[in-house]
Amino acid sequence: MAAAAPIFRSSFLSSQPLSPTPSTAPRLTSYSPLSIRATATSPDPPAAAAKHRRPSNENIRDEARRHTSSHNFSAKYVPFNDPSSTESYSLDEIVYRSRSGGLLDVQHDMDALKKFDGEYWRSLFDSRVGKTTWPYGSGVWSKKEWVLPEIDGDDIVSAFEGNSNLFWAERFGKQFLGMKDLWVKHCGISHTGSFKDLGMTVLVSQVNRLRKMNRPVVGVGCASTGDTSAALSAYCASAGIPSIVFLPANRISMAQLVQPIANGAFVLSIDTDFDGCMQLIREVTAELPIYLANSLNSLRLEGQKTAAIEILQQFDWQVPDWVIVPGGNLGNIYAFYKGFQMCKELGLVDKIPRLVCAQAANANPLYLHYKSGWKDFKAVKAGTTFASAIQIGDPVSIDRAVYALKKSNGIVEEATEEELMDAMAQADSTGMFICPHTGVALTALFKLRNNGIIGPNDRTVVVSTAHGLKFTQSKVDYHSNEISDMACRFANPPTQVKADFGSVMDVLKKYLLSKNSKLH
Ligand SMILES: Cc1ncc(COP(=O)(O)O)c(C=O)c1O
Ligand SMILES: N[C@@H](CCOP(=O)(O)O)C(=O)O
Repeated sequence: MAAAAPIFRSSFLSSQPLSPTPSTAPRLTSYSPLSIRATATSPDPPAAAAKHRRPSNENIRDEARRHTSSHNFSAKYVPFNDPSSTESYSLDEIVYRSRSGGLLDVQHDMDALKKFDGEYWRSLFDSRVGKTTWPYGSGVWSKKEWVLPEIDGDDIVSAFEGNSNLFWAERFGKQFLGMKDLWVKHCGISHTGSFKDLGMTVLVSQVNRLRKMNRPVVGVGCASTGDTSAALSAYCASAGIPSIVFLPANRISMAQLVQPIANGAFVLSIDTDFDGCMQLIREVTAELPIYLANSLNSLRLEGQKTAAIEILQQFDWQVPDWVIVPGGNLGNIYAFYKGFQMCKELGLVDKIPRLVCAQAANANPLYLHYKSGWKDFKAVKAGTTFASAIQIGDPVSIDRAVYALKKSNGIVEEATEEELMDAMAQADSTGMFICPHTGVALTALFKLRNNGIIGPNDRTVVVSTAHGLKFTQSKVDYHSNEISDMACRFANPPTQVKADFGSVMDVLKKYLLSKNSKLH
């Protein structure tokens, strides 16, 4: 055992401020590097702690280089959900599909990871939260051994993404749903304002490595409804790698459009929908040395799965009952499943939550498939939806999503335009500022609460996938009552008032009276 164990050098560990305190010290086993850590990191007096500060002529990457660790963890591409297959590829190969044309999955050497018990992994991950140590200050790279174990820290491109807020939606839960334990995992509070950063740091880091290995990658490209393109262009710009984005013309928000433009991407605005752009980028990346950055590329999901691990970590490794995720191209629902399942398999938790995937009714191929009892899948022509980032009719990860939902006893729900916009307005009225996709997820929650499937005391997490500030036009339309065939029940339009004291007093008194009938 001892020979196979990873060796985190004691000098590195002693530079890590978070050592296990006696009360929380993990179980020490003969093979565990924590036995080194426990000795090497016993509380230092302040003067000794200062001794470990990095020299002023060194940056955090240099510092990490001095502290490299050796281990036996590895990962490779294998055909998705085909345990009998012997086909596999190194992550350093440029491959997106299996020989039969199916999806790929990143498979970790679970036997190597299992040499360490759940307590070890929990303590290791917990010890890295909130630090500025390269690259572990990132919520994604704090789980590096489970993400891209073999990449050199030098090749990593990171904005210290992840570690996103998981907050208690107290008033919304109580007022609208009669729930006590409702939480929102706000993946939109992130570098480029969506969960895509989690996957993109991994993909662009691997591209950085490939380019250093002189692999033929001139640029990185994606089709996008606005968030993947924002993340891709930001991470590529940070690494000095050209990025190319295919956007469906007039179908993404202005805030999303300006992101890749500002980051110097080559932006193609194409007169088709997302599915058309996706088809084109697949054809183009088969011909040109452009690396494909959509979630068809399973590397992305390795980063995105860390949001699930983070949820467990934030609940101190207690498992919520439900996790609700809005779905479009359907990579994320599988990423969540994979993160939860790895935590179970490696002994960090003993079960996984039930997953709910929520779709816009105007772009609902997964919902229709679910309702048909998972009979043959049919792509749809996606209609316009305020949840524009999930306006997708032919999701590339349909097989992954079905797998995740079946394995998690999951449910698929849908939201009409009116439902999702009302849910968004209701959430905003309790102090949130969510995106319409999160409105789709909240609609699913309303429906599952109303039919009693989700109980009042069920611990439930709604995944908020993007920042509301990217989608202000939809809120402006709603609150201006400017949406045809929509009652906009929760609209809160501004009151026009003349610039004189009397008029202002009149409207204010009327308002205050409506809020407090005791004021006469
Ligand atoms: C804001 C937002 N929410 C949800 C999704 C859906 O994620 P997925 O495509 O992985 O299903 C996307 C992208 O598709 C998105 O940009
Ligand atoms: N919402 C996505 C759609 C593409 O999804 P991906 O995860 O396959 O890149 C976007 O923002 O482009």
